[in-house]
Amino acid sequence: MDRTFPCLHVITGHRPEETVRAVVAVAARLGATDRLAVQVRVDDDMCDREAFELTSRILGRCRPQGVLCLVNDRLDVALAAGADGAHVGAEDLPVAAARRVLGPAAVLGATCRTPAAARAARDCGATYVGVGPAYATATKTGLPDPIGPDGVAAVVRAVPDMPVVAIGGVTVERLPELVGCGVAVIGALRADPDGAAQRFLTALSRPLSRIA
Ligand SMILES: Cc1ncc(COP(=O)(O)OP(=O)(O)O)c(N)n1
Ligand SMILES: Cc1ncsc1CCOP(=O)(O)O
Ligand SMILES: [Mg+2]
Repeated sequence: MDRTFPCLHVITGHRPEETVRAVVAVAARLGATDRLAVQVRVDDDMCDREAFELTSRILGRCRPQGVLCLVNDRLDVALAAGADGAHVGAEDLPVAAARRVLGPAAVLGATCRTPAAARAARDCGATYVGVGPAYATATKTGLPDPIGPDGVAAVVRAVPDMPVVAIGGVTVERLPELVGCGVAVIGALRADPDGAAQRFLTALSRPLSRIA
């Protein structure tokens, strides 16, 4: 990948299209589109057609502005819509298999909690790792205990050549504790996507590769 890796990953949740429209517009206004990635997290009850059409519309907002667009879990949808890549976790295709499906050029994220898991994901072809939950979160149930900023830092140290993205309960106020990594957020944008995106992008004012 020959672009600087984004440090703010906005994952879709509540009102996905309104949120994406707002955050892409904010990033464009701030001249920060290279700092933003959008990850489409399709609801489990959405059928394939709906997932494809939602992803295609979101990609249509991202691509003209040069905002990276990834799809959570659904490699088929990512490929069909022509997204930039996908993110996989423990219940999804293994990283090496996902890399085979997506091909060598796609961006591939993998969820990890430990330094060893991050090194393994890197060795299997992941582009970046999503690490967490960093803090407690109400957005997803059944998660293990939060690893905290120290747990995130341990992963950052383990894979110095790879972007790390902290996820789970991340807020603008917590950014100073999360050193050397980008962040992925769902809930922090829910109430005020425009204002929150502005605060995150301003705080994360350098691309990830230059923070790390
Ligand atoms: C950047 C980033 N990190 C972690 C996750 C979580 O993915 P996963 O563990 O597969 O859980 P679900 O989101 O699929 O419920 C992510 N999506 N993005
Ligand atoms: C999908 C996922 N995986 C680990 S934490 C999380 C949810 C993150 O959402 P929020 O930013 O609202 O805590
Ligand atoms: Mg998943």
